[in-house]
Amino acid sequence: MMISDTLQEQQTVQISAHNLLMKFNQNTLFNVPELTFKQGDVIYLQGDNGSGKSTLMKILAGLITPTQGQVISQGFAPKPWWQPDNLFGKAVYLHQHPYLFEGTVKYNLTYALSQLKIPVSERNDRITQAVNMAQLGDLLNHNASDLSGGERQRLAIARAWIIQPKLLMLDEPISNMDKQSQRLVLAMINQLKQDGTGLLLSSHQTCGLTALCQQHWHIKQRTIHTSMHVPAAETVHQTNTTELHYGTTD
Ligand SMILES: Nc1ncnc2c1ncn2[C@@H]1O[C@H](COP(=O)(O)OP(=O)(O)OP(=O)(O)O)[C@@H](O)[C@H]1O
Repeated sequence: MMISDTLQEQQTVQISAHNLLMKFNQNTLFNVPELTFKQGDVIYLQGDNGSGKSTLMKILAGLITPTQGQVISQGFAPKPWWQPDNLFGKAVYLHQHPYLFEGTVKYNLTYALSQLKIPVSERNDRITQAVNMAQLGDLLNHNASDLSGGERQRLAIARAWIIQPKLLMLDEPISNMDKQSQRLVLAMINQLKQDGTGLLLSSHQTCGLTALCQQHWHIKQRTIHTSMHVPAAETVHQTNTTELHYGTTD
């Protein structure tokens, strides 16, 4: 497998895969000729448990190498000469049980932004907005390791929103969450969509996420079927997208 990057600034960024084959121990997980994930896409990635959703996201994030095929990034700014310019870090992958830094919720939010060169006032505005959106205000001084699963996920998505990745992959972002946390996370995802972030959202079943998506990738029969038609949510509590916008989470 060869990973190469075509680096030209000011383009729409994208990650594309060609002739992708993924096997574990001789078992083919999926085999797909072409896939493209680009800025502005909002893709619902569906598949049964064990079909390979997380594996596909990790491949597109440069975290694992496929058995065969090429994964190519385009449009990203060139890295300085001393940093390896590979796929890693271009499309951000957020695990269902996200990694958080040791320290407080506030530290997790501010550390992400301290790595970016933006004015302090803008930095503070962004943190305030993220805290409000994720309703983390009462938890700012709590240790991140003490948070519940839903709170951790809210913090991880708020942190991702702060650093504004161009491509973001969220693995089962609302599973095992109560309705209030689901509503907050869906509102944050909707905000990322409004900001033009490319989103790849996995779920093994249709749910409130479906209402946000414009494309459908379905892993079945060891391939990935792509379509512009997104299946309607199965649940009776189908989420109305107008309720998802930041600020309407009561
Ligand atoms: N490193 C690995 N070595 C061997 N098998 C693996 C490895 N990683 C994943 N698998 C297997 O590949 C299959 C797909 O796993 P993956 O986590 O990508 O599925 P998924 O669609 O995300 O599942 P779920 O909906 O349950 O989260 C599973 O059968 C898993 O056991």
